[in-house]
Amino acid sequence: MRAFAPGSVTAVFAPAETADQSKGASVAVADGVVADVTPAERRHADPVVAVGGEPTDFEPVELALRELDVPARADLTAEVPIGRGFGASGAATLAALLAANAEFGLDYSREQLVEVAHRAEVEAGTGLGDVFVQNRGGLVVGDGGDPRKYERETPVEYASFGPIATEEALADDDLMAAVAREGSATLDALPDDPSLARVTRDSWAFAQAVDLPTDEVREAVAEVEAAGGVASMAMVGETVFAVGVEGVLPNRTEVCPDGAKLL
Ligand SMILES: Nc1ncnc2c1ncn2[C@@H]1O[C@H](COP(=O)(O)OP(=O)(O)O)[C@@H](O)[C@H]1O
Ligand SMILES: CC(C)(COP(=O)(O)O)[C@@H](O)C(=O)O
Repeated sequence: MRAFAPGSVTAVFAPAETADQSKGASVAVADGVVADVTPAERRHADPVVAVGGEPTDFEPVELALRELDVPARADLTAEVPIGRGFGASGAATLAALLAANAEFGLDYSREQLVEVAHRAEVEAGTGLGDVFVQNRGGLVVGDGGDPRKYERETPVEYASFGPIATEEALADDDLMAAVAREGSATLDALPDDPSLARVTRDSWAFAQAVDLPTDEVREAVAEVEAAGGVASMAMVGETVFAVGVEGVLPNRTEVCPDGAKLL
C-alpha cells in the first residue's frame, strides 16, 4: 500500500508550553515523501526502512512502525532532500503509518496515526509540529491555541545547500533559548490571515535574529530579493525558500492544499 505526505517548510517556530509541542508558522508543499509499505520478510524482527531502495536507519519511521507492531517494510521515495528542513522525517513517518494501517488492515483512526507519528518524531528528536501541518496541508499557524489553517495557492521556489540535523538543533540550549524568545515575538506580531509573503518576510528576520543563516543562505535570499521576491531559511536546514519569483531558485513546487493521503 502506498501513501503520500507533503513536505513542510517551517518559517517560524518556538517551543510551546509543553516540551513535546511547538507553535509556529509552517506551510505544506507538494514535494513530499511516498511510502510503499509491504510485509517484511520473516527473518526481520524489526521494521525495515529503505530510502531509494537502500535499507537505512530512519529512527522516527522505525519507532512509529514498531508501535503499530506489524512486520512492515517501508520503501520511501523522497522528492525533497532529507535532513534539510523540509520535514522529510515527519512526512516519511506519517506516510509510512497511513500505508501500514491500510496494508495490514489495522483500525487506527487518522487522529491516532498522527499522534503516533508525532510521538515518534519527538522521541527521535526529529520534529515537533511538522506532522500536524502535513496532516492538514496549507499554511498552518499555531500560536498556542488551536492551529489555524489557511488555503494558499502559491508557488514556492527553493534551494538547498546542506543539512542541519534537527536532533542537534533541538538539543542546543543556547539556540533554543533564542528560538523561544524570537519565535514567540515573531508569531505574536503576525496578523490574522497572513499572506505567505508576510510570513516569509518575518521568518527571515527571525532566522537572522537566531543567527542560523550561512553565507550561501544569505546570498540566495539576497538574489531573490533583488528579483523582487521574498525569501527565508527553512527551519531547520541550510535551505532557502522563496515566494514571488519565477526561475530564481533551482527547484519549484507549490503549497499543498491537502494533507497526507493514501495513493
Ligand atoms: N539520506 C538521509 N539523509 C539524512 N537523514 C537521513 C537519511 N536517511 C535517513 N535519515 C534519517 O532521517 C532523519 C532526518 O531527520 P531531520 O533532520 O528531522 O530531517 P528533516 O529536516 O528532513 O525532517 C534522521 O532520523 C536520519 O537518521
Ligand atoms: C523545526 C522543527 C522542529 C523540525 O524541523 P525539520 O524536521 O528540520 O523540518 C519544526 O518544523 C517542527 O517539527 O515543529
